[in-house]
Amino acid sequence: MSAQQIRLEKENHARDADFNKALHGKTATAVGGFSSMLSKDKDAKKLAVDEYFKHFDNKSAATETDADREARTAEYATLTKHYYNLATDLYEYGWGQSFHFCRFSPGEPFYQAIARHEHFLAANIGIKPGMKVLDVGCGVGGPAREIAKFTDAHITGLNNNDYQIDRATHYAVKEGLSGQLKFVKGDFMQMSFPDNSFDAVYAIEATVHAPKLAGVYGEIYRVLKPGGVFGVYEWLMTDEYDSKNLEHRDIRLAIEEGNGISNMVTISEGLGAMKEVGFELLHHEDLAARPDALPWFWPIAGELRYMQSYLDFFSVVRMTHTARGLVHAFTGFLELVGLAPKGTKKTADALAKGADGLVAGARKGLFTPMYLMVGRKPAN
Ligand SMILES: CC(C)=CCC[C@@H](C)[C@H]1CC[C@H]2C3=C(CC[C@]12C)[C@@]1(C)CC[C@H](O)C[C@@H]1CC3
Repeated sequence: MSAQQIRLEKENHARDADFNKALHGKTATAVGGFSSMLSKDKDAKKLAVDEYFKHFDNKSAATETDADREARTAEYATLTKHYYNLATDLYEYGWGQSFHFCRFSPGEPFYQAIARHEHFLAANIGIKPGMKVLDVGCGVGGPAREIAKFTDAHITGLNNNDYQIDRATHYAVKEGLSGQLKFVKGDFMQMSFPDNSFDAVYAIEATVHAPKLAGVYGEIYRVLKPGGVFGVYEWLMTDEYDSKNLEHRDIRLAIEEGNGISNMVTISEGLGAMKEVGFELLHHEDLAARPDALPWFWPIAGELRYMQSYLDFFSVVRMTHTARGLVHAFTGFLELVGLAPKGTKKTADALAKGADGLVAGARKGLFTPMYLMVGRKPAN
């Protein structure tokens, strides 16, 4: 399938806005996190849960067919939209407002390391004051706010989830950054921006949600000005991944299910997609392969040996298997007594399974969440 042959999902912004209002109500401007999670509309939440998990329930790597994978990729936008309808509050509660991993230096505070990863990408693509920059798949705008402050550029965040757009807009107003930031709803496979409209484009662990990387990279190429640079931290299976190996496929499927991904591909395919759409590759590197003292996945591994200070105790403990069992039981109890909408436990379980897949993939050298690719659109 070439970039031109990708089937796009038909967009319906009015329908999405109505659903967003029904599911999230006024929680978009609330403090967020755990309490927001409990105040969703129960029927709308059930619909989101059913729509998301229909692609994964009763499926396994051993029995998965090409048709299952094609059904997922055909509904890539709905799948990712509902994943984030379910996971956004948990992410904010358990991780913060920058939905990505990063490298860590010994003793470095968590949020400092997250910001450093964002600055590193901004520096690699040469973002300068006043530039018009696009953030593809901007989440709730954590990276866009940090990069706007770091570079003085104007950033447009593109996102297909209305709740995340609302939260990103809310935070930008709160931080007095509305003049520098704008958030636009849309599918990154069919962007509404005219050709040649941005000086630079970046994507942080977001384009993995595409059904085909050449599709989203092709759109990025189109909206980038000639001579402009695109930088991405991509989630990819390494070239050690063997699709004939059941354990490898198990790991990939666990990552996909736990993270709203329809079809994750390998490093070679990622590089191929950049070249296919016309980018001149300036740099590419697996940052996870650098000899860091601490692995990128330590906050989700649940191992006390990775604690940097006593302040990390609760973050580490909550990812242990015992704590996950408690979360499972607690969310189940909240659902039973009607304090949490149905699907809260299922979502927490899927995230935990996804986290296990990420750690297993990393330990076996099969997966990276930070494959850095920097490409230039040739000047005319
Ligand atoms: C989905 C993509 C492409 C990117 C998101 C990367 C990370 C921000 C997430 C991947 C796994 C997530 C988990 C959590 C937060 C966000 C992630 C690290 C939790 C720690 C949130 C709190 C839950 O109780 C456990 C979650 C485990 C997975």
